Amino acid sequence: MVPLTSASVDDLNVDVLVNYCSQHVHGFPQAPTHLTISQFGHGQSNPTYLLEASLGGSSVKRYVLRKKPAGKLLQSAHAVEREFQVLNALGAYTLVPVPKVFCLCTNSAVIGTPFYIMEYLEGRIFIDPTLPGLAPIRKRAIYSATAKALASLHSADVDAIGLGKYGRRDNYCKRQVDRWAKQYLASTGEGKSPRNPKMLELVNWLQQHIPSEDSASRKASLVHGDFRIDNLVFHPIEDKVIGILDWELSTLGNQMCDVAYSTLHYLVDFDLDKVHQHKGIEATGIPQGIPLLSEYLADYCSASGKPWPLAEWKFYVAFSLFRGASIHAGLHSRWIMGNASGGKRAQNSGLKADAIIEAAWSYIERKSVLPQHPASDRSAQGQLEHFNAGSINQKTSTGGRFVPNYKIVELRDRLIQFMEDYIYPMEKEFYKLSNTSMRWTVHPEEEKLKEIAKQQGLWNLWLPLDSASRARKVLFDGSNDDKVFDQLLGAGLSNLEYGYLCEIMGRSVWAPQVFNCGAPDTGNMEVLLRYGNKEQMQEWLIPLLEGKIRSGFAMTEPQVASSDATNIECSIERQGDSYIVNGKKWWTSGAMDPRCKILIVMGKTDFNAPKHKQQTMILVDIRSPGVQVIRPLTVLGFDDAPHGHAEVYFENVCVPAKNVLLAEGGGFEIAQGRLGPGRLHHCMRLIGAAERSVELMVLRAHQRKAFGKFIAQHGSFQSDLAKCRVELEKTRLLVLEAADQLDRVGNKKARGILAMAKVAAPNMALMVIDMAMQVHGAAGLSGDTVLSHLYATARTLRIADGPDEVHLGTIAKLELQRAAKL
Ligand SMILES: Cc1cc2nc3c(=O)[nH]c(=O)nc-3n(C[C@H](O)[C@H](O)[C@H](O)COP(=O)(O)OP(=O)(O)OC[C@H]3O[C@@H](n4cnc5c(N)ncnc54)[C@H](O)[C@@H]3O)c2cc1C
Repeated sequence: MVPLTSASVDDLNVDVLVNYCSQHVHGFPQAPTHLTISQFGHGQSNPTYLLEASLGGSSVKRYVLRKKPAGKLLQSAHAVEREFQVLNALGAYTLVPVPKVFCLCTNSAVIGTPFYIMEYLEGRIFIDPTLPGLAPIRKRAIYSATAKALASLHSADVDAIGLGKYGRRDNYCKRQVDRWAKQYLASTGEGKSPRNPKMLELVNWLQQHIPSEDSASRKASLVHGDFRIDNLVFHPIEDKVIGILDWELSTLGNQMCDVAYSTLHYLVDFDLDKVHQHKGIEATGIPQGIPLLSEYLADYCSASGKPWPLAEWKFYVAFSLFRGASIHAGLHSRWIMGNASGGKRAQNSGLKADAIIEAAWSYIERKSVLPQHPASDRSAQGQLEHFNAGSINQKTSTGGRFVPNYKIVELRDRLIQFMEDYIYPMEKEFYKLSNTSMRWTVHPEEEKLKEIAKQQGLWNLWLPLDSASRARKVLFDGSNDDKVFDQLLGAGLSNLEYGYLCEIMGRSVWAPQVFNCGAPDTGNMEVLLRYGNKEQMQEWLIPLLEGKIRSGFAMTEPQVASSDATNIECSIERQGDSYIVNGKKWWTSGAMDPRCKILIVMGKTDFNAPKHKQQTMILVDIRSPGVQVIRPLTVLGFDDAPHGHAEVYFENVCVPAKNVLLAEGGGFEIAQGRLGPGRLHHCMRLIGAAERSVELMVLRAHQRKAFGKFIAQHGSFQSDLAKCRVELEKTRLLVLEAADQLDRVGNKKARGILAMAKVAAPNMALMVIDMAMQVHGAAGLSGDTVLSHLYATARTLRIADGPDEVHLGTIAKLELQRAAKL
């Protein structure tokens, strides 16, 4: 008799089993001295055992036995015969990673139920999908390998490998919805798990939204049915899948259900031990290294060659959640009736079922669930290359000089999603209000969007790390652990890092302020961060960082050429504890906004001091007596309500002396500090505006026919489009280079490249937007597209923040200086 050293096995006759294995399992020891049998603990509905047969000494052979549970079973459930069939076919004829199967025993006399024996895979199984303990690079690789493994099993040609009749192919979702709905009804109600009416509504919604492709049997193929990371065995060292396990629910059908099911942990936490935590990693925070759901999906689509499931994805996720809820309700009922296989933890599955139903509805109610297209530059491969290049904080990699790091890619994806969910759908509404008599009021939705942006961590992203640490130092002597304040201080990004994000915001004129990243507020906050004292920060910076108030910057004057700030005539005269401000300003952007509370005014405190020491900046409360907002100005007809560009007069405005920034005569110094990053932000946004224009241009060219063919087919269009792309890419590189230099060598040394970017970006954007308008014909000049507004904004930037000529002058001066040194 073979000694059995460990087993939780009720009905295994070990000697019979050993005898059977010796005959049917290739390589099984003929006369083992010991057999250790231990049951795997993690979630098998078909009991699964590790068999360790020793031959004496240290030699041990390992196998896995999987059997039906004992007792009376539902007819279609626990079909180990089907598991064996699919594993056998995949193992023999495909490269899909599955454990090798040795034998199927349908004779219940051997160990009491049918069973099969397969290879034991030496490797890693990750129970927790957040992959604790792994480095970000490894996490990324594990998810990438998961997507590839799923794609590989989906590519199996079932007809060629003998699985053509493994299940019905058509109407998979329809049948599954009916099946799990019946199951839910059967397992809920009086004396069972409570029935949730929202589940019945969910069934209804699903029945009405079954994708049309579901009825096409030719598209159906192998479906795993329970594809999750914890059903995969990974190589002990390498990040690749060596075995896909647990095929109990496999059949033929609609494969997108597998894909959606494998992403559910992004939305729901299924862990029955976490009684009050139901939120998935999208809400609780995606650990560094783990891709966004859309990235994982993009990896899958790219590996499987499947189209991006933009239109149907919501259904597949909702369906998978519904199925999960039904399974959990069943588990709960079995617990109530005293026969749950999950033990005591199953008592929590009723709560989980309700949480999953909630999650399904909130997913259904999302405006959009995927980006329009899978971004190929966000693919796992690209990111892995980047990780492999070294530290994930490095800005460059072998993939190219300007490749955003993972943190930025993740933030950028969130921003893109936000733009698609909230900004583009609201643009028309914002324009509508700005064309009514209520134009100088704020659209209530804008404030709501600001709150959402804050919650999503997309707030004050412009704020550079060094400025944030100065604020902490000044306000809290560097010892702050105020979490709320910390959340206001952005994401600790460099100018270069912000560049990738600011570009996305520039795609809509309405976007920047929603993220508290709009001009002139960012420049004004930067002034307060760099030059403000504690009191000034507390009074003005904090509400600005919170987005509760807005601000203006009043330098330009109608009567003098303000591109040369030494011309400024506004006087700031000291009288006791106050200053008296007198002057006329115009183009004070933001001053029309009802939320605007503070103006940074540039004027002269000493008309006799050296040329660049005469100017001072002072904080003026816009509500001070003597401040008169005269009128809004328009840019090519756009007044940018409710933000506006105002003409503002200051007549004997009395301002407390403590409102001076830095010191008397410090105005020029501050202006230089303020303008570097701010100018670059404009450039970054212009890249985004140009990108959007190209998109619109291409869309239009594909929709409209002239002289017998689509505009896109005309050679002149193609040539113009190509020129736009060339200019766009050149300019983006220049802007990124300028941002990088600003980070590395500072404002002063980077002034040449900053000037180049400031000249190049608006001119490029104007050329591209102009081309997009041309392709749209008359519509391009109308208010029916965003192009005319983007154009007006881009045109502004050949003048605002310094006209082209001034920047060209700077570039030429530096060039001549360089030449002189040669
Ligand atoms: C939409 C918009 C928003 C603005 N927002 C603000 C704001 O919030 N706060 C604020 O203070 N200002 C703002 N401005 C004003 C802007 O900064 C000024 O218009 C700009 O500095 C130029 O000053 P100016 O208009 O007085 O032009 P001028 O100084 O009169 O210059 C006119 C032209 O002279 C030529 N020129 C100037 N210098 C040179 C040179 N060195 N070499 C050769 N030619 C030269 C250029 O062609 C230039 O365009 C805004 C402007 C616009 C259009």
